[in-house]
Amino acid sequence: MTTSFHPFVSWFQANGGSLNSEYIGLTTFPASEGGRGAVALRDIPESHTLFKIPRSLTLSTRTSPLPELFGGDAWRKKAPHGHGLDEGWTGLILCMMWEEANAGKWAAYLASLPSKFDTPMFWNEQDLAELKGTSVVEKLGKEDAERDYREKLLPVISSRKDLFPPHLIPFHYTLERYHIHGSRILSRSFCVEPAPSDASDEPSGTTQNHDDAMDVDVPSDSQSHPAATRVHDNDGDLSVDQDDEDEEEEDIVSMVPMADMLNARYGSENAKLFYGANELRMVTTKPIKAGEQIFNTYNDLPNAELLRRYGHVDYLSLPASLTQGSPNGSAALGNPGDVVELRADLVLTAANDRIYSTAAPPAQNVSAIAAESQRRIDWWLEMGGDE
Ligand SMILES: C[S@@+](CC[C@H](N)C(=O)[O-])C[C@H]1O[C@@H](n2cnc3c(N)ncnc32)[C@H](O)[C@@H]1O
Repeated sequence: MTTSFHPFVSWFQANGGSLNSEYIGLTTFPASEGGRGAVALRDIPESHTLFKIPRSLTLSTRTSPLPELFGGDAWRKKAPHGHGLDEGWTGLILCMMWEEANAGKWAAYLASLPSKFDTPMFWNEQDLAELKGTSVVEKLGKEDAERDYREKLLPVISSRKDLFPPHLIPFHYTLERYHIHGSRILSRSFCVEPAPSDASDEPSGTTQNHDDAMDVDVPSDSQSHPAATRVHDNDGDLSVDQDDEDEEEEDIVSMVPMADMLNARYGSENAKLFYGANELRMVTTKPIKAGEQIFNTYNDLPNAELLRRYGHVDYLSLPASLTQGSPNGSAALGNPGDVVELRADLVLTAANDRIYSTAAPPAQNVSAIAAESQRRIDWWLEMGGDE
C-alpha cells in the first residue's frame, strides 16, 4: 500500500473498520483502469470477507450528529414547519460540509476523497455541446442542485450561526463545495438498507451466486443528484418494501468508507457489499487471483450513465454477437451494456407523423390525438420510463 493511503486506513481502523490486509491492498491503477482502487495481494477464494465497516462509520443523515443538534423536527419536517432536509441530498451534503468545517469524526475520510471530477457537471459549454442529442445533458440536474443550494441550504445555515459560524461559510459552505460533495455522493454513495432485526453479522453461506442484475438505483429526477449503489442482504436480495411508511425503515443514501475505494468495469464484478445487523461487509463473489483488481459493480451501466455519474466510460472488446455487421468487425470496442434511449414524445411524434403523412387528421380529431398521445406518455412514465 502506498503511503498516501495511510491517513485514511489508520482512521478507518481506529474507528472500528477492519481490513484484511493480507489479502487486499489499496493501490493506484492507470487512470483507464480506475485510478485508486483495490488489488488482491494473494489468491482469494469466493465468499471471503475483504473488509468490514461498522454501520456507525457510514456517513448519512442518520449517523451524523448534525440533524439532532439542529433539531430533528426542524431538520425533517417540510416547510413551513421545518426545512425538509431528509428529502434529496441537501441534508447529507450539509452533514458533509459540517463534518469538514468542524474537523468531525469523518473529516479524515472526507479529506481522502477526490475534489476534482471529470463528470459533465463540471464541463464547460463547449465540451457539453459534444453531448448534444444524448440524454446526459438533460439529466445533469445542475440548475436543480443550485436551486437547492440557494433555497434549502443557505436559509438553514443562516438560521443557526451557532452551528454554522459565518466566518466558515466562505470556506466550507460555498456552491462549489456543494457541487463537490454532491459529486462525491453521486459517484460513491450506497443506498443502505436499515439493519435487519433478525440478521446476524455472520454472512450466511448464501452470499454467493447473486443473479440479480440491478445494483444501482434508477435515478430519481426529483433529486438534485440521483442515488446510489445498493447494499445487498446476506441472500443478495434487493427487496425494498415500497409501501413501508415507517420513515426509519427506509433505505438511506450513505457514504461508506473503504467500500467506495472499489472501481468497477462491465462484467468484472468480483466483490459485493453485504449487510449484517451492525456492520457492512465487502465479500468476494468469485475467486480472485493475486494481482487482479478487486471490482465492485456499478450495475454494468451504459456509458451515458457511467459518464454522468462517475466521469468514465467502459471501452472494452465487444463480443462477436454485438459486432456483426460493424465496419471494425471483431475489433470493435465499446460497452456491451450500452443502450439507445429514445424519448417517448419523440416516438409518438414520429408515429403520428407516419400515420398522418399522407393525409392530415380531420381538425376535430387533432385535440383527441394530442390527448391520446399524452395519455400514452403518462402510461409510459407510470411504468417507470425515464422522463
Ligand atoms: C467509487 S469510486 C472508486 C475509487 C476511485 N477510483 C478513487 O480514486 O477514489 C468511483 C470513481 O472511480 C473511477 N472509476 C471506477 N471505475 C473505473 C473504470 N473502470 N475506469 C475509469 N475510472 C473508474 C471513476 O472516477 C469513478 O467516479
